[in-house]
Amino acid sequence: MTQDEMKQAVARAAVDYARSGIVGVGTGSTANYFIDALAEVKGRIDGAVASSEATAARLKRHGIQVLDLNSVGELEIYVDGADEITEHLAMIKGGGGALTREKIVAACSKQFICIADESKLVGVLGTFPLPVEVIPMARSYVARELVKLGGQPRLREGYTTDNGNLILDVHGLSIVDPVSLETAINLIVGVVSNGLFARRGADVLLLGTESGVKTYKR
Ligand SMILES: O=C(CO)[C@H](O)[C@H](O)COP(=O)(O)O
Repeated sequence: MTQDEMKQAVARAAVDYARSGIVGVGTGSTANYFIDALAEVKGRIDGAVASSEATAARLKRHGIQVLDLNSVGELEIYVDGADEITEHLAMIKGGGGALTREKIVAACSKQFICIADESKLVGVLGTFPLPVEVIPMARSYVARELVKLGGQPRLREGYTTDNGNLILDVHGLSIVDPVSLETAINLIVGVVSNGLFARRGADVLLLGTESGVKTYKR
């Protein structure tokens, strides 16, 4: 089975969790497969909240109504991919740059359903560079502070987030205590958010493997 086939399999499995109401939808290639699968059952949901402009555009192309997060209450589920995830369901996200909106929609959802192919499952987070969204004028200061935390930040060249900010991708971190690091990075002035989803990790992981979809629960 190819990586794309595994992504499609977990995307289809996640649709079973979207039974009614408004669905929070993530960003990336796996989330895109979820949107395509969700479109087939769009009659049973009331719409979606998108974690990026790209996701909103894809939902709309499929005729799924996109709602403003401020006009809806708590969502039942949020479905999104990950760049790395542990068996404890802590994640690195933000490879697609949408980490802040992803974190906001996830925070507003009762259940975070992570969909990923097996290449994303790791023992320790940090091989994938950790994305940090930064207010532009704080870029150099935040980079210096991230070096003090043991990382090597690199500016994502030519990239601006949907919120008009920059991304520093932090290399060289071996993240043994993701909750503490997530908190420490958030405390740096000028950081909007970082791609560690540890304080609020996933509740369910649907992992695509050669032998089918495996389910992990918190
Ligand atoms: O966090 C993300 C975007 O900001 C994505 O969920 C993450 O990058 C995984 O992407 P893909 O499903 O394409 O592998």
